[in-house]
Amino acid sequence: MLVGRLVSVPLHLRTRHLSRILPRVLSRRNLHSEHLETSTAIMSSVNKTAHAFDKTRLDALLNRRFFYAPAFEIYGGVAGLYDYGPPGSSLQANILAEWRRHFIIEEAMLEVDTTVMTPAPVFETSGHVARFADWMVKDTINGEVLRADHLVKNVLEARLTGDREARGVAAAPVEAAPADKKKKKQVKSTAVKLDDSVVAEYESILAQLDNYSGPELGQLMRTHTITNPSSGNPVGEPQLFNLMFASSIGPTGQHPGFLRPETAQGHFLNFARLLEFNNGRVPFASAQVGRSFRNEISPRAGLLRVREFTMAEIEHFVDPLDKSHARFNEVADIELVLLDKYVQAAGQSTIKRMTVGKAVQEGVIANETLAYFVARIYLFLLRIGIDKTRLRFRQHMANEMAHYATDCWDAEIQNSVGGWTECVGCADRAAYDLTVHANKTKQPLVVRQALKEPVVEERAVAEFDKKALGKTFKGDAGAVTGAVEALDEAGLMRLKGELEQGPATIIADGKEFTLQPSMLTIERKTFKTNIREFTPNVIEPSFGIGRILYCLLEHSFWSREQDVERGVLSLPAVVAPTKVLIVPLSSRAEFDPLVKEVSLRFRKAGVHARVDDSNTSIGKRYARNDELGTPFGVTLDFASVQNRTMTLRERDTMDQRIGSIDDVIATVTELVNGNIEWAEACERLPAYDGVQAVE
Ligand SMILES: Nc1ncnc2c1ncn2[C@@H]1O[C@H](COP(=O)(O)OP(=O)(O)OP(=O)(O)O)[C@@H](O)[C@H]1O
Repeated sequence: MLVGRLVSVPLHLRTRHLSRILPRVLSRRNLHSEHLETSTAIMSSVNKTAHAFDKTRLDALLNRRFFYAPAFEIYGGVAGLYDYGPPGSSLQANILAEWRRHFIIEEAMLEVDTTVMTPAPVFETSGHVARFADWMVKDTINGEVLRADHLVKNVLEARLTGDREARGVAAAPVEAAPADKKKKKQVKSTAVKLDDSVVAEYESILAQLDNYSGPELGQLMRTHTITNPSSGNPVGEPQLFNLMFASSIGPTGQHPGFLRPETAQGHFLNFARLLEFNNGRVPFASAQVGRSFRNEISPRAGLLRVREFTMAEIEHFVDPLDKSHARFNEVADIELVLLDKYVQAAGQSTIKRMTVGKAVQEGVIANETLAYFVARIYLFLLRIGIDKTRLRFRQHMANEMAHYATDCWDAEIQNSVGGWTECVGCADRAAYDLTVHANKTKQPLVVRQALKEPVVEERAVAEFDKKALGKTFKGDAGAVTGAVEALDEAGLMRLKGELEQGPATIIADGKEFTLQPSMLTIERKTFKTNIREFTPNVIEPSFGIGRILYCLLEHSFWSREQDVERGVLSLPAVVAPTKVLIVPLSSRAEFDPLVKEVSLRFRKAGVHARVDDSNTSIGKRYARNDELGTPFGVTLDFASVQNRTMTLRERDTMDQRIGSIDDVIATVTELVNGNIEWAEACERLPAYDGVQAVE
């Protein structure tokens, strides 16, 4: 779809709250106090919403504070591989902790931890060996490799930008990450006006880009004269490239394996054990956090497209005849921004705002369970700090979706690198995965449910003359009977009809076999059963943690001042790497016991606190921690030593309060645990005016 180019400024910066506290703060005297930041600084924080998002500044901050950096940098780096430093690792760990709380604990899911290295037959059965691939094209002269759909997207978007420039319509620029700038071959736009019909055609192509096959992408490139932007050379025909990293297990080289490209198969292969663990009942969900690997063709989008990343995946197993959800009413009134398949098919990107309840009622989202998870994903993303106005759910179009899936929605988060980017996929995968693994391994991956009333049913069954089959097919006899038994009712009746006419053929293990009428009989028989046996359907929410983390950093970033570099990451306390900064005003020995005590008490309360006892000014220490997203700071000064009082500073507003050490620790603990908001903290603790009362 047409990628949104609007660069917005964080809207969740508590400006509402700021306007309430500002007059009070500014009316105070004693603003010259050493550890009260200046009124100008406070004023500038009000102006923060006026500053446009500056990606270069954000990247400099992330690099300076070592949130993450290219892996193997001193060896020249490898595209698509990144290492996380201390704040990045903590931020990721906190996002995952909240994910575990929000999903695994609250939904009573069963957590698993399955292996990354996977034997090849698993991915042959799942379809990944044949189909987990992207289309790539090669520059016919210099051999450079490009991902075909990305090439079309970049070139057409650049032409549309050029058209807007020629028409004098401003579009906000989207900048590349500095780390990627030297590698990234940005497609330059030239101000050339296009015909209205061409603009409409480009927009329509972009709106359904995920929908094109390789040959169709090749045709698009020829029709629209798309060449390699960096060289101007023509590109060849799109070729499929499998994204899995191949390996081999053991020293013989005879057991091929792959690094998994998603964690899902590990859940499916353990289904029988998980079902037993859950007392044989569905619905239930398994959940897993782990690394996945994809050999992306040209990863040039920072954390958004990497070759090794952390995923958090849920497989919710549900009765195919009952996809209602027990907690649906809790989310039914949540309003979501939806971009459905009909709108996209029409080449538009008009959004719908709709409650989750209405979306199910009107058939926009296929069923309650899928919609429930879409809503829970939404709540999770808001809770960790994703900007609500830059989050939407896009439905997959029919061709984009795996053939077995019934419905699929992506949580897309807008950012300056990739526009609207899929960060979470949520699909109803029907019974595909369990069925293919059960067929391959002959292990029953089914639910057996006791029925209150026995059910009488008539169905076709095949009975074989095993001796005759063995004589004719020898070692293949098992595969032949298996292939017949795998036929559904209609297939069996068709085979019966064919055998009544003479010999019939059947495909087993990719080979064709001729069945003689004497080898088997197919009859309809009556069965009475007290057990219902079925393969559950799977609803799969699949989260890419790196993409979410990067978007969160963008949505949280702003600058307090234009000229001086004073970046702030307004990360919510729940995910902030450090929750409280402890700032002793002096390095004198008499401060030590108090600093130790406060630090220990925070840590005992489960609040991640760090002491900054460096020699720099208090302003600099706070500025450094604003960049790290630390939401609260407590200052210990001479009055603290005498009176056991402490000041508390809030990062976004720089508002300062004062209270006894006990009260401040208790208040911060509640703030960090999300039990109270800053406004409540302000009711508990009086504003600090720069003079500590000495009793
Ligand atoms: N190369 C990657 N780098 C970082 N995250 C990724 C990558 N590929 C997938 N993800 C994350 O894993 C999630 C689930 O994977 P899924 O297979 O649905 O992605 P996908 O449809 O292949 O993504 P895309 O079309 O962008 O390549 C995605 O929503 C995304 O957050």
